[in-house]
Amino acid sequence: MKPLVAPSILAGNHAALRESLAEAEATPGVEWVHIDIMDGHFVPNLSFGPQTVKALRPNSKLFFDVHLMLANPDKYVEAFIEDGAQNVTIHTEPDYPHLPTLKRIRELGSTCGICINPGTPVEELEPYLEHVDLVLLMTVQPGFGGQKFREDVLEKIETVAKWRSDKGYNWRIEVDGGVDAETGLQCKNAGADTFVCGTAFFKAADKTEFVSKLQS
Ligand SMILES: O=C(CO)[C@H](O)[C@H](O)COP(=O)(O)O
Ligand SMILES: [Fe+2]
Repeated sequence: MKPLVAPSILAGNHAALRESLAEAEATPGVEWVHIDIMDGHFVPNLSFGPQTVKALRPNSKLFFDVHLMLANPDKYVEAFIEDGAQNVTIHTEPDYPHLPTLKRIRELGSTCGICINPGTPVEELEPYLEHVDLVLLMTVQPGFGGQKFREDVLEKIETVAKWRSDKGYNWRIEVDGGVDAETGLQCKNAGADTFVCGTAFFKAADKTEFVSKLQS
C-alpha cells in the first residue's frame, strides 16, 4: 500500500491554521491532513470543532482525515462529514455501539477508521475489521501533541499487519503520536503505511526531505 504522511494540524499555528494547511499542501508527496478533535471528556484537552473543518475545507484539496477523540462521536459524525471530513476515525474505548456509527460514517459518504489507545488490547479491534477502511494505532496516549513515541505499540502494528495479509483486508494501518523519521521507519518496518506527524512535520527544517524519507 502506498505510504502516506498526514501532517497533524494540531501542531500547526493555531493563529494561522490556513497557513499551516498550505505549508502541508505545498510539501511534495503530502496528500492527507490529519485533524484531531478532542472533547475534554474522552481526552483531557480541547481542540477543534466542525466549524474549523468547514473553515479549512475551501482552502485545501488535501484529504481530510478526522480523528474523533470524543466520548460520544455518534452525535457529531454528520456535522464533521457535512463540513468536509473524508475519513472519520473513532475509538473503541468509549462505551457505545460502534458498528452503527461506523456504518453511518460510510452512509454519509466518508471512509471510516477504528482506533485504539496504547493500553487497549489489540483484540478489541477484531469486531470492526470487516467494517473499516483504516485501523489507527495510537503510539501515544491521546490528548496532546509532542509526546514520546511508545515502542510497545510496534508489536500491535505487526499483529494487525499480519491480520491484514492473512485475511486479505485492505484497510490502511495508520500510526499517530510521536512519529518522526526514525520512529516512523520503525512503524513502517512493522507494517504501518500511514504516518500522522504533527510536531516532527511542522518542526522539520526540510519538510520535503522529511516526507520523502517516510514515503520512500
Ligand atoms: O491524536 C493526536 C494526539 O492525541 C495527534 O494526532 C498526535 O499527537 C500528533 O502529534 P505529534 O506528532 O506531535 O505527536
Ligand atoms: Fe490524531
